[in-house]
Amino acid sequence: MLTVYDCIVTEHDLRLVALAALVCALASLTAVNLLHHVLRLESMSRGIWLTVAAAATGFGIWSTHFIAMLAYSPALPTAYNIALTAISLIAAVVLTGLGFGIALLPGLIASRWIGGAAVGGGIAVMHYTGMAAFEVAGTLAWDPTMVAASILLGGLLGAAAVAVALHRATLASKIAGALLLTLAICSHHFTAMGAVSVTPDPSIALSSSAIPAEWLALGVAVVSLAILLLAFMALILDVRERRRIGLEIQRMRDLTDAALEGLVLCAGATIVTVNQSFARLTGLKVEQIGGQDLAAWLQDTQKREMLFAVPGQAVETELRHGDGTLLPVELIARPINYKDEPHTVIAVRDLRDRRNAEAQIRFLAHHDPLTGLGNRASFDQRLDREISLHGRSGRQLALLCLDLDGFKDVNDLHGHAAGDQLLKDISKNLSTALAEDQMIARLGGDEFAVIVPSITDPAHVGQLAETLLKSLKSADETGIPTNLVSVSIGIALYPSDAKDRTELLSSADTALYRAKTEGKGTYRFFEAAMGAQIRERRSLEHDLRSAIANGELSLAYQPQAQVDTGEVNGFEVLLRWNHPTRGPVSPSTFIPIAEESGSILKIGEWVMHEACREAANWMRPLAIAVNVSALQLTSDGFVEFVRRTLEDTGLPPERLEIEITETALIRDPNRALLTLQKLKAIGVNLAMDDFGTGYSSLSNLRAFPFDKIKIDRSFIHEVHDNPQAAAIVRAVLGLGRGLGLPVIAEGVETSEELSFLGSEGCTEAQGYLFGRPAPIGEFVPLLSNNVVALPKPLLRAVGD
Ligand SMILES: Nc1nc2c(ncn2[C@@H]2O[C@H](COP(=O)(O)O[C@H]3[C@@H](O)[C@H](n4cnc5c(=O)[nH]c(N)nc54)O[C@@H]3COP(=O)(O)O)[C@@H](O)[C@H]2O)c(=O)[nH]1
Repeated sequence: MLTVYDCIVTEHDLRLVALAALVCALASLTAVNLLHHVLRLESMSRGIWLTVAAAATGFGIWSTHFIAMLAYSPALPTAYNIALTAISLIAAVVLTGLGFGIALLPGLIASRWIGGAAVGGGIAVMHYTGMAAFEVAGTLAWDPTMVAASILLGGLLGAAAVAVALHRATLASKIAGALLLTLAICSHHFTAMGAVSVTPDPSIALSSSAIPAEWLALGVAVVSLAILLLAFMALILDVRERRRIGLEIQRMRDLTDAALEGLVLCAGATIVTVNQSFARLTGLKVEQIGGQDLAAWLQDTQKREMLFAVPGQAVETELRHGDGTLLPVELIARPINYKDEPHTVIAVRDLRDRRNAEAQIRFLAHHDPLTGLGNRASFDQRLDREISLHGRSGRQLALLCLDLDGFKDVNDLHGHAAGDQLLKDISKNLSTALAEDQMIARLGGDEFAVIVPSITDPAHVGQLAETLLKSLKSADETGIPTNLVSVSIGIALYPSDAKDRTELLSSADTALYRAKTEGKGTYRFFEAAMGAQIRERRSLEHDLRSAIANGELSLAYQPQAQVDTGEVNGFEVLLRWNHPTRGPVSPSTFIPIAEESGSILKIGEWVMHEACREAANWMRPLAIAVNVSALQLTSDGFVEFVRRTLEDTGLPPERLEIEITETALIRDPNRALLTLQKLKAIGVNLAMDDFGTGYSSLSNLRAFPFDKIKIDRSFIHEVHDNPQAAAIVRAVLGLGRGLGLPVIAEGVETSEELSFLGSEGCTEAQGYLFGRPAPIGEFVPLLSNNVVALPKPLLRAVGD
């Protein structure tokens, strides 16, 4: 060691030694950078850049050697053999190239160390060939130990230099590798120079072909310049590479930030970085999360272990949000190499939407999507459960079947959106009226059902039904008139009314049917007798559908006459049904069924058409009064149908009188008014039927464009027995006079009733006294001549 130190300090020009070390370091750094460039290349251009790297290193070793030789001053004349000097340069380039080639060989164990040792060998070959080129006026003596030490140093440090330089692509690794290579070259050189001693011998002459040391300086300068050029090239490559890596990292970051999934890069259990999506999931900024322990966000230790234990396997767990709440997430971990270090990247998928969708699907399986109430499936399940529980306990349960009355009209008149809103409001109000243990479900359309699981007294169920009926009255947030919709309720009890679910439903349904037919907006308990009645009703409903086609319907005509003269003004048309097996069925029985089932629309059209056709053929222009139900009045295209019928049959509009009950107006007053106004516009007359039985509202008489009032027959019967009935008849007649509307009394059966009406100023009447409803053939004389409908003596009695 001391010999080497002495050699450097005493035998060398230290400035040139420093220059040699600088050139050596520059060449080493260039070589390491170029080697890394080679590593990144495809095999095609690898050879070229490997040669450039070998040249940079070989030139560096050579220049270092010869600058150091210039620094060496044995105080004797020196020169250099041209051929050997050139060979030393070639040897340096070829052997370092060979060493680098070995170091980059894939699949060779310890290739970098072996390659590095070969580079060390190249340093030694260059040095000793260079020394062989050294001519001096003296003899050289070599210390074999120092020679061996120099070769060993060059080999070992060269191996370490290449291994360290190629270990990682980091700056530190590159600098460490370059320093070791510099050390390998310099330590080898100066140890080898320490091994040599020169004994002056004036007899030895320098060969004439040898290059003088000054010339060598020129050669060294040229080679050093080449190294500088290569270094500059390597620097450009390095800068470009760094920029490329920077861009690549930015692109990767942009890409990961664009990903919907959260991404977490971990070194062990420590978070290195995360993407924006993950930061969003935690509610923090990206830079706040880096450096933290993964356990801070994924608190379930077992799930964390599972995640790392099986890469690629999805693990569902919870992620802690910055505010402490837990989010359901799915994690998948994969090992990756980041900055030459093994890392783990964890993909984090937010499961909230999926969980919500799953919850939604579960909800929809058991609930009605519009109202949020239980659906039929959950209702059936609950009812079965309650029935099985009650079978054992012996207590009673109640089932209430609810059906909205007039809901179809809401949809028709106000649109389906309003219908939907109404259903939601009604559902809310019905639910609010129930106790916690009771269940309401929407079974479909406008049908609902309520289970009352435990009852001690059926009267309580009646009270509940009342509450439900009342709750509906507040369901008018949609702006739909409250009187347009009501609810009918059928109640059945288990086990008294049924032995199982199906029968219980059927019993409640039967009771519901009864509630609907007995006025709607009410409730009925199931009674055993109801079943037969309802079957009967359904059978009629069924037969009625084919009654027109089967020719079972016919029209009866009843005269309407002047009270004072008995002269016939016209006829009221009354429908008759001759059932093939039952015989004549009363209109009071089948008309409500036809209205309930909707078949009144077709039947009503048939009546109107037949009546107009018939009346159009009469010789005298008598009026024809046709009853029109509420459903017909509010049906689409009714006015157009009437206009077309008049046109088709040729009946002048003023001869047609349409009779409408007050209740038909009340269902939807606005629509009814519009229809009546249109009917009036085409010239049809309008009569308010059954006045006195319904609302008997003066405002209705004023609001709607009626031409006539018909006093209901129930008052006429009683005018002599019931002073109140007589007072009502008088009042209606007074009302008619006040409003300028003629009044017709119906159901006049006796001459006394007729006298009373005459004395009270009633001008027109209808009833058995004038003629029972009968086929038009029976009234032929009335149709052709100006014949009165009453015998003369009777009329005289009226006159008296
Ligand atoms: N929408 C339609 N409704 C119709 C049609 N045809 C009849 N009806 C309605 O059915 C109800 C019962 O009718 P009906 O059994 O025919 O009874 C009518 C007359 O027969 C009866 N009447 C007439 N005079 C007397 C009498 O002196 N005494 C007595 N006890 N009954 C008598 O009154 C009924 C006529 O009523 P009104 O229509 O109110 O004038 C009935 O409500 C009919 O409206 C139809 O085609 N469409």
